[in-house]
Amino acid sequence: MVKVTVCGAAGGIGQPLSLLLKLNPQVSELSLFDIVNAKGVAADLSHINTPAVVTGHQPANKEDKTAIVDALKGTDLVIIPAGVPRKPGMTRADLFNINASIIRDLVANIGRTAPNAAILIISNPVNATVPIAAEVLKKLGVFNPRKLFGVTTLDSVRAETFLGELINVNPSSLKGKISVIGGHSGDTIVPLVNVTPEIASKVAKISVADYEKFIHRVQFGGDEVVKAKNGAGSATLSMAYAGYRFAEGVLSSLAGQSSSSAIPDSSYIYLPEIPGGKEFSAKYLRGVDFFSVPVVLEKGEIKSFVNPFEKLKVSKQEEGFVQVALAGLESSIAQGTNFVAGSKL
Ligand SMILES: NC(=O)C1=CN([C@@H]2O[C@H](COP(=O)(O)OP(=O)(O)OC[C@H]3O[C@@H](n4cnc5c(N)ncnc54)[C@H](O)[C@@H]3O)[C@@H](O)[C@H]2O)C=CC1
Ligand SMILES: O=C([O-])CC(=O)C(=O)O
Repeated sequence: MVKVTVCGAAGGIGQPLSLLLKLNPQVSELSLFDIVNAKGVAADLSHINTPAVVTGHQPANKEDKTAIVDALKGTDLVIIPAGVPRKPGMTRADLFNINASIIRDLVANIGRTAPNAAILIISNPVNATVPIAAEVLKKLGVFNPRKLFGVTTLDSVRAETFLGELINVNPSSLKGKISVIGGHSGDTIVPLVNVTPEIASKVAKISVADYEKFIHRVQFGGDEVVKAKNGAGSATLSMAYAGYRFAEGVLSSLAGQSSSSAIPDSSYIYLPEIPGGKEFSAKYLRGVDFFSVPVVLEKGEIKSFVNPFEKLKVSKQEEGFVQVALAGLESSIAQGTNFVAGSKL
């Protein structure tokens, strides 16, 4: 019996993500929360002939606190794609003003109603919204760093797709053979492509210009979609796929299965309280606390992480990318942490 709650379930990501979750046989209850149309989406999905029972929860007005509590009660996994997406000309950081308080309030509700749930945060700017979630849970005295995940899987999905095109291999075969670490925006995103000898030998044959284009495309892939949608939002379908891929890993780990990939998917996590995380951060990350690294899951939580610098053959150039990423992450983390320090929960 697994209950999954999607907060922001009626949105561009929320709807296709909920569809994919409805198809997962492990899910016994799919609880959909949104401030609009959650009941409509739930009614629609409930006609699909899979076992998951779908419930829709939508506050009747701004004062109504029962809908969110009903949505979260007894849940094992909460996935959050709630908030506003970018329009052309905006950076993810520009979303902070609106999305920070949405994440703060949703996570406070999770901390009070479902403190043992695993939490997957999709809402941008992920580099700051995950620190917000951690601070809120700390303030409430229920923070379990093994169960808080910033969803950066879309960066891996893009890296696999774009590198597959470049070295002419089926992109699906690249899952678990390359890795993306760092954060989730622009130059905080660091693709690692020399992890396996087989792929590294193919990468060695591409030109410097093509490699640089590839890195830029993974780092700024989100902009491509924002531009193409021309005011109608950002990536939703590829994000729903990516979010589902990560959620499926969490669900299978709850069922006792381990990842079949050589390198598991990365997630943006709080390192200091994960075994070896504090030392890793001090040695390689100038003490930065949040960073996306491949995570090994067990029973719905982080069992351990893969140290890319020891296990994934990070090139000198990639080490340089990490140094650039750290500067961006430091300021986003501080912004998220300070926001909660100055907030009343
Ligand atoms: N982590 C990642 O890789 C990615 C993250 N995103 C982010 O995901 C977020 C959502 O994007 P879209 O689905 O395209 O946006 P959208 O606007 O289509 O959907 C957002 C949904 O959140 C709901 N919402 C707003 N406030 C809420 C609250 N307090 N509680 C519950 N629901 C609430 C809205 O009613 C709407 O249905 C954005 O912040 C976007 O930047 C988007 C793509 C990739
Ligand atoms: O670019 C955006 O704003 C949405 C996003 O995070 C992505 O597509 O990676």
